Amino acid sequence: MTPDDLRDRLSSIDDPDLGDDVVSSGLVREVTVGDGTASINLALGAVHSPTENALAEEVRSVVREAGLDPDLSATPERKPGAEQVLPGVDAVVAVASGKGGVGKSTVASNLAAGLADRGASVGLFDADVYGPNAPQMLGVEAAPEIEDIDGEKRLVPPESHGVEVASVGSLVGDDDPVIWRGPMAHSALTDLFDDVAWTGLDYLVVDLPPGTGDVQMSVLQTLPVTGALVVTTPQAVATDDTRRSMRAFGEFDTPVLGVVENMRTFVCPDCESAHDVFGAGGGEELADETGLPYLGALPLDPAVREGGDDGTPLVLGEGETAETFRSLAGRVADKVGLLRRHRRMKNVAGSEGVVSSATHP
Ligand SMILES: Nc1ncnc2c1ncn2[C@@H]1O[C@H](COP(=O)(O)OP(=O)(O)OP(=O)(O)O)[C@@H](O)[C@H]1O
Repeated sequence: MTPDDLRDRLSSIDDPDLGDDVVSSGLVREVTVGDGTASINLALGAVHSPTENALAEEVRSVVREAGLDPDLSATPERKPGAEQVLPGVDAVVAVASGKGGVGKSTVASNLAAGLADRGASVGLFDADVYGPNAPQMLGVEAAPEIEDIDGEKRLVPPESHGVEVASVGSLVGDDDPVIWRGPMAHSALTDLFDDVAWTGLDYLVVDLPPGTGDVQMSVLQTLPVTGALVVTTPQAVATDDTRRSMRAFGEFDTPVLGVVENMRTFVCPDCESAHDVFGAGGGEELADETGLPYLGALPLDPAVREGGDDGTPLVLGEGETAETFRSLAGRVADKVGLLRRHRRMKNVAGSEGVVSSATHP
């Protein structure tokens, strides 16, 4: 069995999202065969993405059918220059909203804990200068330790539920709101990003402040944001603001991974009847209208608020709502992976002069 024979066999596997097989789309990078083992490097984009795990499993079974032992490795197609800005951080997911109070920090903390629960190394940076409460939602009370690392003073973030957590709140205190304006905000945030010593992360979740102010712009300018997750509640006042804030992502070429509709349905615990307190479907319509993926609806459930107040995100708990948060974490990982596989496909097509037919994830 030569590497080319194996590539032929692997081309029977279709990427479920890109509309092409894994060889033509460039997902299969190097293939070497020796001593009964096939070593294959794949351009998989996201650790613990259910779709990519399934793809890797298909590759393994084709290799086994060919009478070889599979040895897979993965190198994602990253944004150019990303490694220089945040070394050791693989993907940055910014959680945004057009309006305050729609549950952005709740989604960010559950997403971070949910990804960690899937086995990923995860950090959460709370950049919400107006209400840095994501650490509390993750049960973090300790401030970061200052340690001397390679001759530099660095901030070592505390960990909770498997998530390393750093926050503008604990780092600068709440006594100087002026720095969060204009160029000051930019330099303060840039310094903070440089100072935090993450231990090597698969995902860094960034909780942005609501709206489109200086801090959001700085994050998009400074960090290699892989994609943004947009949280909205269903009613028109929220979706209108969300639509406006999405334009900002376009200006910084930041892909939007998808729209999440929070606080959609409340199921009465006494009579089990369902109520759409803030309306229904606004997030779905917004996604339809903008052509972005709709990542689903999260119910209005007191257990979500209790989890946030107790510092144990509901995603780690039991029940239907917890399951919805868990599958959201999987879908976000899937979107990160798809974005990178798509980038790989475009690069492969570009270098070979082939026109790609893939769509935005
Ligand atoms: N699906 C939900 N069901 C019940 N309560 C929720 C839900 N989502 C969020 N909450 C609660 O609503 C409140 C506001 O949520 P959160 O702080 O996450 O919003 P935010 O959009 O981050 O607000 P901010 O404007 O401070 O950035 C919190 O008390 C939270 O526990």
